[in-house]
Amino acid sequence: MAEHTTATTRVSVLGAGNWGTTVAHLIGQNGIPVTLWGRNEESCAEINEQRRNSRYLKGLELSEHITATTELAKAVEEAELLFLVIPSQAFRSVCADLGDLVRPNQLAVHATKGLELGTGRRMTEIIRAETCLRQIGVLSGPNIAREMCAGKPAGTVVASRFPRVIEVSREVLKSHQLRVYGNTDVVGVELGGTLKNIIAIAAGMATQMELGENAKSLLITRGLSEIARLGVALGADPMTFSGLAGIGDLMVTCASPLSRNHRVGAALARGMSLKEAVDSLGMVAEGVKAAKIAEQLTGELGLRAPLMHAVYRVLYDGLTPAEGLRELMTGAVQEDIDPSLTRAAATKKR
Ligand SMILES: NC(=O)c1ccc[n+]([C@@H]2O[C@H](COP(=O)([O-])OP(=O)(O)OC[C@H]3O[C@@H](n4cnc5c(N)ncnc54)[C@H](O)[C@@H]3O)[C@@H](O)[C@H]2O)c1
Ligand SMILES: O=P(O)(O)OC[C@H](O)CO
Repeated sequence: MAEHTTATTRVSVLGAGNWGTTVAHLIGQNGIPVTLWGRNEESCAEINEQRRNSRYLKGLELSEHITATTELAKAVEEAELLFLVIPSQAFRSVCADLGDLVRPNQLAVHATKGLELGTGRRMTEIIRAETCLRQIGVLSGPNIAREMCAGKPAGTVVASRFPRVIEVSREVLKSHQLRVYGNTDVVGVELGGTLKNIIAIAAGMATQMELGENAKSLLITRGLSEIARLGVALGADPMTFSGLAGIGDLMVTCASPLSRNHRVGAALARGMSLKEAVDSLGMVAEGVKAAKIAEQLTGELGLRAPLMHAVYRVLYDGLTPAEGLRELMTGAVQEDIDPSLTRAAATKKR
């Protein structure tokens, strides 16, 4: 591949929802031409002609450097760097379509915060299984799309085993508005972004139930402990969860009413059914499926995860949020710092 400079890197973003559109906008704001692939003709025309994506980012103006298209081949063929921003349950089918279109020398970074239902696979595993792309990574962190598209400052993480993937992604994304940190722990960054969504659903319930800030802090801290315990059991570096893609992302999604997962939790605590809550949202809330996957994984691995289990029971087992809270407050109390995490951190240090 030719030597990259920011201005010459050819970038495409696949997925034109909240986050895909925002990622394209952030790159376009740097003066870099960027192709955005979406399925919806009308939405692509609106982006190209009016610089808006009113379904997902109402009232915000998009960069003039974005060209939206519904033709996947066109979006992929010229790109040196691809961002895949497709909801986790549709991710494999898009990767399968990419199979014949991509080349091994292209760089690919996904920004999806979920696991595949049924297989528990991470998105980097799906990219590897379905395509010839090998120089891959993940973009994750405390990144509420609407805030970032509106120009507010933020930090994010690109994780990859390939320094070039981190470097080129940072070059196209970084700006006075966005700090881009690197990490080599792909598993930890993928799992931090995925599992925090389950805890954010609980936080939405806590907000709606007016449980107060102490309860929110308890939730975030014990939630982080569960995320790290499951993450480490699946191969993550425990230290990753103290970074932006761990505690950073958990904090914003638990605090912000803009978080869709948070909103689903609040809707459930208002008495809506899960179907009503998801339908009224009209966007993806990855924690709904992630709770199911985490329930299965923690069961198989014999791990304690009472918070995630309570969210699962509220979503799928008919437990009310109030009953879930009662169960959590009366369950067995463990060590403040999980000894298995202390051991894992010490092993990594050696
Ligand atoms: N919105 C955020 O603030 C944010 C931030 C960071 C990460 N993420 C993650 O990014 C991913 C996408 O989230 P989003 O907010 O953009 O979702 P969204 O609900 O706003 O949009 C989803 C998009 O995916 C498209 N899509 C769905 N199925 C598809 C398919 N089979 N083929 C092609 N396109 C398909 C939809 O048409 C839509 O454009 C999620 O995993 C989410 O967790 C979101
Ligand atoms: O709106 P959510 O709940 O999908 O969260 C968006 C981002 O993941 C926050 O970092």
